[in-house]
Amino acid sequence: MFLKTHKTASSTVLNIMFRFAERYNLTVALPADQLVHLGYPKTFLAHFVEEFEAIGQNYNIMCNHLRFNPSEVKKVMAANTFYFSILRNPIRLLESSYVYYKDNVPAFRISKDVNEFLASPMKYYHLADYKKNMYARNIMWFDFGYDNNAEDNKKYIQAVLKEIEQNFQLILISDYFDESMILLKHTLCWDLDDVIYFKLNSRSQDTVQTLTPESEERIKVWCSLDWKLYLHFNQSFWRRIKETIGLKELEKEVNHLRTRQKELMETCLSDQEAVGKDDIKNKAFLPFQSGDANILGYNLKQDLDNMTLRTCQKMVIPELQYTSYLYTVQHPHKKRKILPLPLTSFQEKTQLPTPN
Ligand SMILES: Nc1ncnc2c1ncn2[C@@H]1O[C@H](COP(=O)(O)OS(=O)(=O)O)[C@@H](OP(=O)(O)O)[C@H]1O
Repeated sequence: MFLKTHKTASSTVLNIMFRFAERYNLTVALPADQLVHLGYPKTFLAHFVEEFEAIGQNYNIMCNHLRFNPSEVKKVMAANTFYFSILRNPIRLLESSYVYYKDNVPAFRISKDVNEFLASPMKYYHLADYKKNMYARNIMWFDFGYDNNAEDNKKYIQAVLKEIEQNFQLILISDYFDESMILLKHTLCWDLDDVIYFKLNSRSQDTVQTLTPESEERIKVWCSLDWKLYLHFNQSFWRRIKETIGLKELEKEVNHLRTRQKELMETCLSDQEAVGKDDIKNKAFLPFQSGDANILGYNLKQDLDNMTLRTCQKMVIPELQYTSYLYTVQHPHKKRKILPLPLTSFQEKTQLPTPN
């Protein structure tokens, strides 16, 4: 079970998990009916999962966005399930969140830019809007199921950190994504090819806002719950690496991963890198766009043989399209998901086999 936190490189991890599920014929607990997330931002309930009543605890993977709720998650996932998640430095995360949720989040809407917002967040952040404002403050704390407006109290924070450690076997750090993938691979006894990825859901550089040094400091206070969460698990991440893989072996494996990734990018991509939304030729691969962000995607080479094409398509399919595709594969008799995207049928546009 992967807890997909927001703006933490979690779409790249979801893509890894979905490809793993397909490779080994595993069953994924997918959002029910027309949902694209598992009920988020509502606290997770088992019936948010498609066919939970029939499939019960027999899912192998669950990794779409949800707000963690251990007792309900345990109804869906078997007792021996491996739980992991990913955190990101709250400074980088808040800037990313500001740009992406600029139009959706009341606290972000009226400020000119992220620095103006951070100069006096309480001017824009009203507790009455708490249901829509979670992206503006301690979003990771919220995703783990806790109160993102709670007081910063040492005892309370210690208790939450302890509970997260009890519920999750591994917490990755997106600021060290490749190192995280190697740690994941070791922990789960996976192959290197299982963790090869193309970076998904990234932004064009011109939609990244520059934080002033004052803003960076203010984020540590404004999002102090997330800041402490991050510091704690960043420390345990590196401790774990030193105690298991060792830094030398880690460096070697990270280099292998990067070499393999580069080879695959040369095989698959016509531009060798991610491109802006207007330059994505096949709109089936257009990622969901939001706020002021220009979310990048990929163009595949034209002359790929069928097998290579399939492999490359799966590397670049954005989250919503992949969720919808897997849903149709796993639940062929259900109505297909209608996505909030400018395309008709993902299967038609990509020539992926239409599942029976
Ligand atoms: N491999 C890798 N390494 C480092 N960073 C990565 C990686 N993959 C995605 N990203 C960055 O993660 C941000 C998107 O996060 P999510 O996919 O979790 O966003 S979402 O909540 O699902 O919308 C987004 O951050 P910003 O570009 O700052 O917005 C991505 O660039």
